[in-house]
Amino acid sequence: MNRSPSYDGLVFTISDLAREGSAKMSLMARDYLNGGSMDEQTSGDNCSAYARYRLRPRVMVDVTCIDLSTLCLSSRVSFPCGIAPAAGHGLAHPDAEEGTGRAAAGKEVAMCLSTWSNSSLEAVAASTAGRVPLAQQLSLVKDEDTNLQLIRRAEAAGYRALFVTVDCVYLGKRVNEQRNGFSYPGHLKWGNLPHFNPAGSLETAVGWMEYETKGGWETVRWLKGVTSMEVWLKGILTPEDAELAVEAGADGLIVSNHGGRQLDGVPATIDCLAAIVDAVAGRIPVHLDGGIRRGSDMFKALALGAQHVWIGRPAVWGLAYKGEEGVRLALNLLEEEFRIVMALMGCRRVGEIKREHLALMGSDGMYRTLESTGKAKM
Ligand SMILES: Cc1cc2nc3c(=O)[nH]c(=O)nc-3n(C[C@H](O)[C@H](O)[C@H](O)COP(=O)(O)O)c2cc1C
Ligand SMILES: CC(C)CC(=O)C(=O)O
Repeated sequence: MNRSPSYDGLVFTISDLAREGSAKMSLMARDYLNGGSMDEQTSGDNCSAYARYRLRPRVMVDVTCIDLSTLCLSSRVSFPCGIAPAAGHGLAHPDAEEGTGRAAAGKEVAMCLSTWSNSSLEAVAASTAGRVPLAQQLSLVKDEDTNLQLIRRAEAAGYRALFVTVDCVYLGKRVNEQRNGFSYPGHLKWGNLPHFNPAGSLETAVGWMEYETKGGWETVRWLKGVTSMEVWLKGILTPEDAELAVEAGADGLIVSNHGGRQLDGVPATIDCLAAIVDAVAGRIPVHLDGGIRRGSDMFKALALGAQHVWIGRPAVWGLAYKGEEGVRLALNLLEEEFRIVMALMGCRRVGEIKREHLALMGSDGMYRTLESTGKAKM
């Protein structure tokens, strides 16, 4: 049976939410939150790539009972879509990440908080009242004490995992931000880094960041040694790096290109996924973010082997549109669409979604199952 979200007459899809949420933001905030880097090839492809994969439904299956729930960070969540870390929710709404946290708790989905959030990690943990698994995104900054303090605070507040971002050693060239002279409004704070002042360009923030790239994969081993939280890597795009991440002891991977905001020209995340899943071969969980705008996009990512997906911009659009209620609307829309796709695909549980449920368009315009294109072995 379909369970419809309470439509408000204006927003029926995430694309409607993008339009309505964006209309509520200043040009500077909108361009920052919505934009990608350089020519925005990757941020556009992240979304359009899903259409290259088509669905192969199985019929005559009894789908009267469908269970969308799954595990994320060892906890049961209502459906396999969580909220990705995005800096500066305060640009979208005064409730900032606490509004997002309340919506995540209400919907029983996982949330990952950005290092560069406006609400503090403690306030976000309180907003979810321990009802959902939380991860803390970690941007390693120059100062080791700052990193350690953030890790200790996240542990104390009950966060389960660190999502260490590995694709942001330099800030991608974001032309909109340069054109608009983007800077954080003075009234917003970095909730997790109270001694840093957010006012100023993003380059200033990244200047503090200056990742410990010289540590390379040893950084993962170091983090594993200093925290009891799981250590996940966010921003893996190749099977080679996936293999190194497993060898270094990572507890999980997020196939991500930072929403196309970092290196423009990398493939859509959905196109990178199968090869990484095959390389990891079940040793650790693989998740995906980037361009998820429909329940069918979620289904396709799960069919290619992701166990769970994350949304960045759709949550921010929801927050800009109506605060907590808007984020809940974003999640309701995706949940409703995912349920319909599951039913029409003949899947009763998330575990029944398989690669055989997809076909890929070849250069001759014909659709073939993934095995016959070799895509699964990319
Ligand atoms: C406004 C904005 C800020 C972001 N800030 C961060 C961040 O602080 N740390 C991080 O690891 N990723 C950050 N991301 C990337 C997201 O975590 C995620 O990878 C991306 O948004 C997924 O793509 P989607 O927006 O198409 O869902 C940000 C994304 C956006 C849109
Ligand atoms: C402060 C920034 C580095 C946050 C970020 O990751 C982004 O804007 O994509």
